[in-house]
Formats: sequence, structure tokens, C-alpha cells
Amino acid sequence: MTKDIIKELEGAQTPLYYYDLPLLRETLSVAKSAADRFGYHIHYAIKANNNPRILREVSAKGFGADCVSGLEIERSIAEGFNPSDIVFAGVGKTDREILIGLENQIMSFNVESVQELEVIGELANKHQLKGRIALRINPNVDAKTHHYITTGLDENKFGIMKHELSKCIEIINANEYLELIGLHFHVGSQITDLNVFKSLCLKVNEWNEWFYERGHDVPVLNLGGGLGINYSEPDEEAIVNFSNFFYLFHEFLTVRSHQQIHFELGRSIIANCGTLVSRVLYIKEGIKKNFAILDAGMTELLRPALYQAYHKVELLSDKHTEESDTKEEVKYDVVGPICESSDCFGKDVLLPRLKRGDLIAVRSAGAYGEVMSSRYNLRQELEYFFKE
Ligand SMILES: Cc1ncc(COP(=O)(O)O)c(C=O)c1O
Ligand SMILES: N[C@@H](CCCC[NH3+])C(=O)O
Repeated sequence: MTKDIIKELEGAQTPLYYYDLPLLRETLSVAKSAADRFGYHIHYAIKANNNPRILREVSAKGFGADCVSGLEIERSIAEGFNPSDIVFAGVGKTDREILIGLENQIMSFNVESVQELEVIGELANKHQLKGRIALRINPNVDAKTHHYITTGLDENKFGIMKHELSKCIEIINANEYLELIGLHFHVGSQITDLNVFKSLCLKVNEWNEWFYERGHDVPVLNLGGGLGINYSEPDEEAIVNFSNFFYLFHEFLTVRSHQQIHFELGRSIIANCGTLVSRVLYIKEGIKKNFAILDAGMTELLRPALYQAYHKVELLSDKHTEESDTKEEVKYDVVGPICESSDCFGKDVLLPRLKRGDLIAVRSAGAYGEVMSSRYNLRQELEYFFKE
């Protein structure tokens, strides 16, 4: 963050979400050109951040959208995404949400159970609207990430059970309003070990072959998202290595010439473009610990409390260092104001000696930050700052 922006933030109401739009544009360009090299398609996972200003930037670059609710579909269309580039996943789609997808003729329903497929079939029939289907298969690949954000194991609720796939094919074949367009996979989020994606490719190859042998030469293979970022180095690695990621799929996927490869990327696109900016309310020097109490808490950024996730915490106000004659550093538990002991952004965080009013940045908060915020404790509405 440049000095002039920090100056502007000094006078702003906190807590606020700061979004770096030039970095977002650069990230989108890098991701797109890395994907274009292999003719791959990217759908931005709206669930990571559905702020309308962000969505407009993403849709303007020609990305598709990956949605998990009817309202996400409606918002993405309102913010410029083309319905024919929208995919719709989720284990609990309501009839109303399915109808939104059908009426907008989205690219595909990523179907997660036999019953859901039956309901989509009934509604498609009733309204005489085509429902394009991608069957979400649970490939039983360990994403080696936090167990709360692992989705592709047999014990997870996501995807259709292997023994029910033949039944799905029967349902689709029997309904002229259903069309099988593809297979969908997603094994988890914040995956930093690329070998996980290699294992996924090998499973996808098997399933692609399995369907082909049964007469279904599906045009679309959707590999989901999950590419992780480096939370420790938000400046040094502001943009993840999309080239390596896509190259891996190029190397290990066996694809027939007409098949299109799709991805659903959320975190890797938006995480580093967002920072939660907060102010130190109080410093409490305890017996065993020093606490820096911020005006932001788990209500603004839930990830540390929910997944013990690491986010880099930094002092923003540079006037602090100019004024201070020592470079003394102190360890703080950086906590929020919420009545929960898990309301903590970091323990024993080494920071310059803080004082009331200092601005604090909680980095890499662009993905699953604002969207997971809540009004618990009747918190005030979030504020925003967009770097243009
Ligand atoms: C089905 C599906 N697709 C895409 C994503 C986006 O994942 P990420 O933000 O890790 O790229 C998720 C979230 O994990 C998901 O559940
Ligand atoms: N909300 C999670 C990721 C879940 C992704 C959606 N399946 C996080 O903050 O890391």
C-alpha cells in the first residue's frame, strides 16, 4: 500500500475492506493468458467474493461464473456474466434455484445427487426448458488441506456416489429435456501441493473413459478450483503461479480433441487483492501476554476462528515508525472485540510497539472474507475502499 493510500485510510471509518483493483486486473490477465495457452476456460467462484464491484471487474475480462445459489446466479448475470458461462453447484439446490438456472439457460447444473437430478428433470419437463447436466463425481482424492475445506473424499457430502452413476445416465437418457454435457470434480480448497491435482487428473481420466465406454463422449470436463495461495508472502507472491497449475493438467489429463476443460477458481483470483483494515482500540499488557484489541474481529474475517487460518498481520501507519525513536518489537495476541475466545487473528504476532489508533492490515482477506462476515453482536455494516 502506498503512503498516500495509507494517509487516506487514516481518516476512514474502520473496519473496512480494502480492495486493490489494479492487482485484481493483473491477476485476471495472468490467469487468463495462462489458461488461454491450453484453450482452458475459467469460471470465477462467486462464493469467494461476490462484491458487485469485484464481479464487474471479473466479468469484464471474459471469465465465466461458478455459482452455488440462485441469488449468486442472479447477481452474476446482473454484474455482466453471460448465463451460458455460468455453472451451478451445491448439494442443496432448491426448486426455486433450479428454476432460476433453467430460466436463464445456464451452461450447466453440476448435479450432486440422484434425487437432485430427478427434480431438475421434472422441472425442466414441466417448464419445457433444457437442463444441461454435468455430473459431479466424488473422486476420493485427498486434497491434503484443512479437513473443513476438503470436499473430494468418500466421507464428504459432495458429489454423486459411484454406484449411482449408471442410474443418473438412465434418468438423463429417459428425459428429452436433460442433456449430459460433462463431468465435474472439485476436491477441496487452499491446495498447495500440486501432486493433489495430478492425482485428480488420473481419476478424471478413468471416469472420462468410463463414460466414453458407455457411449457418452461428454464435451466438458470441469476440474473445479482449489488452487491455494501463499498466505505468508502476500507481497512476494501476490499472484500465484497459474502457468504451473494449468501446465500440470495439460501434462496429465487425457483429453479427446473436442473436449473442453473448465476450472472454477476463487481464492487464487481474489484472496491477495483484499485486505481487512482495522484500528487498534486498546493495548492490554497482561501477565503472560500482551493483547492488541482491534475494532475488527471474527465478524469481519472468520477464517482464523473457523479454520485456525493464518493471515499476515501488519502495522500500516507509517507515521508510527517516523514518530517512534526506537524500532522495538513486541509480541501481541491480536484479537477482536467479539465475545468469543476464538476471536483472534494471531497469537504472539511480532509487531512494532502498538498504540491506540494504529492502523492494522490483515492481509490476503479478499477470498472468503467479506462474504463470510456476519452481524453477530450486532456489528456495524462493513466499509469499503477500492484502489482504482
Ligand atoms: C465446487 C467448488 N468449486 C470451486 C470452488 C472454489 O475453490 P477455490 O476458492 O479454492 O478456488 C469451491 C470451493 O472450495 C467449490 O466448492
Ligand atoms: N470458506 C473456505 C473455503 C471453502 C471453499 C468453498 N468450498 C475458506 O475460507 O478457506
